[in-house]
Amino acid sequence: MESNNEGKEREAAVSCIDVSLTARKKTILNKVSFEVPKGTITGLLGPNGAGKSSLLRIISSLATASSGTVAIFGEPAGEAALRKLSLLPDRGGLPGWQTAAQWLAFAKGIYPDWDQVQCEQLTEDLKIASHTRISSMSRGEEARLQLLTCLSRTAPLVILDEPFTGVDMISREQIASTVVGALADGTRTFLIATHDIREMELLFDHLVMIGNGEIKAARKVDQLRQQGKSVEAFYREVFA
Ligand SMILES: Nc1ncnc2c1ncn2[C@@H]1O[C@H](COP(=O)(O)OP(=O)(O)OP(=O)(O)O)[C@@H](O)[C@H]1O
Repeated sequence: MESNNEGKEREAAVSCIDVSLTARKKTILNKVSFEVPKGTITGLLGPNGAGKSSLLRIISSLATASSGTVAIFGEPAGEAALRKLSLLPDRGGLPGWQTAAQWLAFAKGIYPDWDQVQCEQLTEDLKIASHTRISSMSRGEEARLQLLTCLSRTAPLVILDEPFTGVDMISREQIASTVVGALADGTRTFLIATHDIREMELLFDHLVMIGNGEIKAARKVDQLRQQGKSVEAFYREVFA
């Protein structure tokens, strides 16, 4: 019994084994294997077209791999695992005809793990204009609302696909440090695909590098720092 519990403690939040994806005869992911350790903020980094969004869609069960397996907290990905993860997709359509407040009231109704206190706090932190219609928001404002929706849930795994698209530089830094930092107390796991390495550098504690649909490297950030390397320097080393 005790050893089972110990096993659960060590369980990865996400585990991918030999995940491949082929679409229209093109190999998008080629035998991708990696783990996202529980309680970490893991960065999924790689150039445009590397396969990050495709991989996150498979992990989130929005797409099916051609072969390979994905486990979420030790259970096969799929419908049952959906309640354990909160996803911010790369191209998400929020209902443009609603105001932010109307959308958030709707989201509260559909997500059983909605945390209204957190939602109200984040509405303030992310400076969401509750009475603005979504269709009249700027790209950055809509991105903040999407982030708010995702982070107002208490799911133990948060998957963010390019959360800062369209968000200005100062706001990116503020959001990265205050919001994600405050929520990442080690009880939740974050898997974040982003090109904003500088803003996220201090938050990441684990990295997975993907290029051309293949895993190029996986490292603990502590390990890099001990070698005197920044995340940015390591990224250049892998991809330049
Ligand atoms: N349904 C599809 N059919 C064919 N090719 C696809 C399909 N979906 C994605 N691709 C291709 O797969 C590759 C990986 O795309 P993906 O969006 O996963 O990359 P990414 O790493 O998220 O890129 P970016 O950083 O630009 O967002 C790209 O070359 C893309 O054109």
